[in-house]
Amino acid sequence: MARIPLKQLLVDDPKKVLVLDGGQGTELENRGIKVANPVWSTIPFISESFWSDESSANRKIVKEMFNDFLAAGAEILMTITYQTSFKSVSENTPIKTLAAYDNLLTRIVNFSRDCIGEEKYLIGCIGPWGAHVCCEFTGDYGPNPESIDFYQYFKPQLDNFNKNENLDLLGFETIPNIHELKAILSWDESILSKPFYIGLSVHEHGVLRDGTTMEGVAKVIKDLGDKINPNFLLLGINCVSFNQSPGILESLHRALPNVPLLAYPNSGEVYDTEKKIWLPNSDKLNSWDTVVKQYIGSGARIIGGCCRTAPKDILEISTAVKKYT
Ligand code: MET
Ligand SMILES: [Zn+2]
Repeated sequence: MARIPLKQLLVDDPKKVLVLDGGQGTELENRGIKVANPVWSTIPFISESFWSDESSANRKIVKEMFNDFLAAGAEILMTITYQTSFKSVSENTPIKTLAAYDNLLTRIVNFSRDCIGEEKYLIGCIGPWGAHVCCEFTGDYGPNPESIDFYQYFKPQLDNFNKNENLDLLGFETIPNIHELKAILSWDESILSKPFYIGLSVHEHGVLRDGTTMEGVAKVIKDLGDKINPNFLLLGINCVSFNQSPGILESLHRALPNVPLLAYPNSGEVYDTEKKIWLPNSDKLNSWDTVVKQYIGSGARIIGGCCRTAPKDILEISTAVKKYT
């Protein structure tokens, strides 16, 4: 394998900060793919023509998106599998069996590896339980979140991703609820046998979407002590407010000074839920340059963008990463 294992890279090269890619779902939308459906950005991969027809328009769009993120300086990129849980796929597409689902995931991962080449790192992207019921930005997991069987929900995706050598890291993204965080962190190496990270969905006031403070998040990790899965590599925040994100990451760093962090906020635009459009953020307080500088000061080892960030954002991020490392 051309790549140094990520776990080793983080230890051997303590100053290294990896540039992540940007918001793939929204970027596919920018490029003309209609993603408004229950499996969101998974949609291009569901049609058989994506796989059988090398000249399919969607296939070209996905390839070009990866190329543009690479050209902008991304060193670690994600599979487009945020809303690709077995539950979401089997309830909303013609793919109904575990075998067909397994085939879908393997095809997506291997295609993504082909797009990015052997030198770059590939993350198997896993959206939260809340993504299939659209509550990753409220954290409202109903009256009994402690009784949700998170393991059952994630298992088919994990079983596939654990086995695929093309993936370097698994990424649980936009986790808004403390019970889900606890569940993921309770799984040992037999369930999570690859390095993984957890990206938290954090309110702009600096608490997890369900109201848990960053100290409360830190306590879960501290309480696990050395019982924690050794594959747990990084904790961080994603799809959070651009303006508030440096302060939020700093509070996570204060609570967990020895945990490597990652940050990939959204673009700073604001989603108007009534008009269903993104509005420019007129009080954009920061530039990527200042945000990245602060992230690095707070222990970030992977930095990129989430929803509505495009290759031009990744270029600004990679320029700033070079400047500050
Ligand atoms: N990695 C995902 C994407 O951009 C993150 C979505 S956050 C709602 O496709
Ligand atoms: Zn996002």
